Amino acid sequence: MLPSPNLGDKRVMSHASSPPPPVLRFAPSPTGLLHVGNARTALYNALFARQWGGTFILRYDDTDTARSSDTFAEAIAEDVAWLGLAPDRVEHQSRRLGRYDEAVARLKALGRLYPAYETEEELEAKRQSRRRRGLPPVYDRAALKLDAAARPALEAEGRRPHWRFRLDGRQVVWDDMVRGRQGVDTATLSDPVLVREDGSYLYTLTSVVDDIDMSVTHVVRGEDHVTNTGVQIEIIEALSGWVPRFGHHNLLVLPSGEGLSKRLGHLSLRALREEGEESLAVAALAVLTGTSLAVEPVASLEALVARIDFAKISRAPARFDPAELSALTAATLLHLPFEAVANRLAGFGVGGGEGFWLAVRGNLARLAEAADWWGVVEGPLSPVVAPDDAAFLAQAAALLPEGAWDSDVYARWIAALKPASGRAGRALFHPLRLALTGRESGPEMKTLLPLIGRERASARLRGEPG
Ligand SMILES: Nc1ncnc2c1ncn2[C@@H]1O[C@H](COP(=O)(O)OP(=O)(O)OP(=O)(O)O)[C@@H](O)[C@H]1O
Repeated sequence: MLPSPNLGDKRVMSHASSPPPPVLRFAPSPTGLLHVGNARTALYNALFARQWGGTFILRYDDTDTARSSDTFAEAIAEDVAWLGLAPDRVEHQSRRLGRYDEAVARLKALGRLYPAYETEEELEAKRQSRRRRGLPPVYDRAALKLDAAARPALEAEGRRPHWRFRLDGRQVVWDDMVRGRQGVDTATLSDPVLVREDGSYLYTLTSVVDDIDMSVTHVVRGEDHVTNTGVQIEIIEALSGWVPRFGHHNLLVLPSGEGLSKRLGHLSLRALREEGEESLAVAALAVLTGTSLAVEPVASLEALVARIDFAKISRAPARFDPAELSALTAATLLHLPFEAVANRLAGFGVGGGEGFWLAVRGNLARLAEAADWWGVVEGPLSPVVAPDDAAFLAQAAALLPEGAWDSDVYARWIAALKPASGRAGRALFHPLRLALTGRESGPEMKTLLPLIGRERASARLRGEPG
């Protein structure tokens, strides 16, 4: 059953007997290249939306102008497309400042936003003093006690206020789609700053305003946001009559256990793409690792859509192992139909159509290696002919079948060559492979031979480049 909103959007729910199509968003900050952990979040959101015929929004959390850049925003769009996700809608927070102004005015009118004047040094000194006294380092709300005369006096000193949201200080609970019932005691938290001294807005506010405006029904994100959710539910409830559902999935970490960071460029999608990993393998590993489901190759994103089930996500962080990814890339290639790779093969200058693809796909660690095998088929290559095998190979050339070179030409050839040469097993097959492909191993000869063709095969068996 579709996990429905906790309280429900009255606009949507009023006329709906079945749950409305869900609206989900992936909201990265364009401050670095997306990594596989970000991909996990993007995929869970996009594929859940697809599962339920909903909407997937790509939203750039780009209000931090000092750290955000258009270059990173473009890279994110490229990476999201590479994963095979097509957002139904794209939004930029930096273009929505008017909406945040309105929300701030509303919170001020509700008495939920108050100005505070402490500098970062003063706040740090307060935190240290509380720690020394064995108290949690939360903000003491001194600014709430300022009287009417104190604020102008502080401003006369040249201080500009930042604005804090006055938390209710209660147990905020929600039914998390991944973690079950969750509670955050906001009495243990500092009132969050929503507006900086310079008037810019913090993510805690902008994210909530957008989720309300865009009627987001399900907020799916990493468990790094659990505490944030306690705070954000309070803000959502202050601004709106309903709360979306939340789901916090476990985080992906490096094999060493170290966390991933966009800013530090860990396991970036771009680097994995440049290393030749398949996007479907990245998607499969990013979605399936750290769940109770088996990690296995898929031939399309649709196969992953069917597997999206938040209840199957584990609680512990999951290691993302690049070696496992490489193996999954090879296993994925083995499952890909020709249509899925035709354009990319053409881009590598590979011909041969479906027959060539089916012949080589089981022998590739990376798609680009198909071009090497195409070179083997097309030639010219220098055949490897051991002196002891030269006579046998000349005999083999003479026995190459006449007529159509179809799928059983190899079987017909071997059937004639085996009794004529008296050879069997490795002594029969190995010199043929070396002469025809110049390599010790590779795709089955029965699939390669028709592609190599009679003329080239004949030349190579005679030790001539072909
Ligand atoms: N290691 C991770 N595993 C899974 N999800 C993650 C991971 N890191 C971030 N996310 C999720 O990716 C989404 C986008 O996050 P965000 O843009 O803040 O990236 P970040 O990697 O946390 O950023 P930064 O390194 O810039 O602080 C969030 O929903 C966040 O929970």
